[in-house]
Amino acid sequence: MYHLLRGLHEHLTRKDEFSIIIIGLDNAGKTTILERIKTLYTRTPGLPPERIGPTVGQNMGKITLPSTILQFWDLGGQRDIRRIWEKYYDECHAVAYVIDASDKARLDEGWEVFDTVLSSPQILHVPLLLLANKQDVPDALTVEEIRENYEDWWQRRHQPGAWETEDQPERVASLDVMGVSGLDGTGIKEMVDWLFIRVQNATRKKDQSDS
Ligand SMILES: Nc1nc2c(ncn2[C@@H]2O[C@H](COP(=O)(O)OP(=O)(O)OP(=O)(O)O)[C@@H](O)[C@H]2O)c(=O)[nH]1
Ligand SMILES: [Mg+2]
Repeated sequence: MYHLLRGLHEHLTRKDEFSIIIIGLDNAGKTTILERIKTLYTRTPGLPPERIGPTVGQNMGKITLPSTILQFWDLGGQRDIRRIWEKYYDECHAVAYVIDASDKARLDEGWEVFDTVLSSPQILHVPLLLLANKQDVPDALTVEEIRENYEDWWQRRHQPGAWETEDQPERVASLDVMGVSGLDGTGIKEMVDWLFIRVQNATRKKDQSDS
């Protein structure tokens, strides 16, 4: 009887765990976003922005939501560190790609790297969210402007029909873009909600196709 009840209790309180990677160029604001998530969702506040330095390697933060644990992996964005990203692709359930919407000089570089991420086969069917960070900066590009800028870049960069995978055009057209500020917290809850819903939907779809 005890075992039965314990089994039932474990079943009812079981939490699914999902891993989400946060990637993007150096200085995009990934760690600031992660620390803001920690402050909003855990009892231990995240580091204040002035104590955050460039990430050499990775940072991890775990938050508990109803029946779900989200594990965020913030990966360093400096050029030489980017090659570690793909080691996380096989195990991740969602990808958040961060763009510094206030740094117009580095947008093209950000899209180059984003393009490589989009064409990685391991994450082709993984939920992907584009975050236009630093929305607190007065002349930062809005979500709409970021989307247009990416589409312009795409036209300039690619010949018509030169998609690297069949799913790529659909993926770009249906790309979700969200405006956030790791600094003042704007949009961070919406970001977490989006990821929470999308990882669960993706699991359900997978369960259905497995059965
Ligand atoms: N104004 C503003 N500044 C921000 C925001 N997010 C981050 N920053 C600043 O941008 C700089 C880089 O932030 P980080 O969070 O260290 O950037 P990162 O993407 O983790 O960089 P790497 O670890 O090198 O890949 C810091 O000076 C932050 O204070 C934001 O939302 N608004
Ligand atoms: Mg960092």
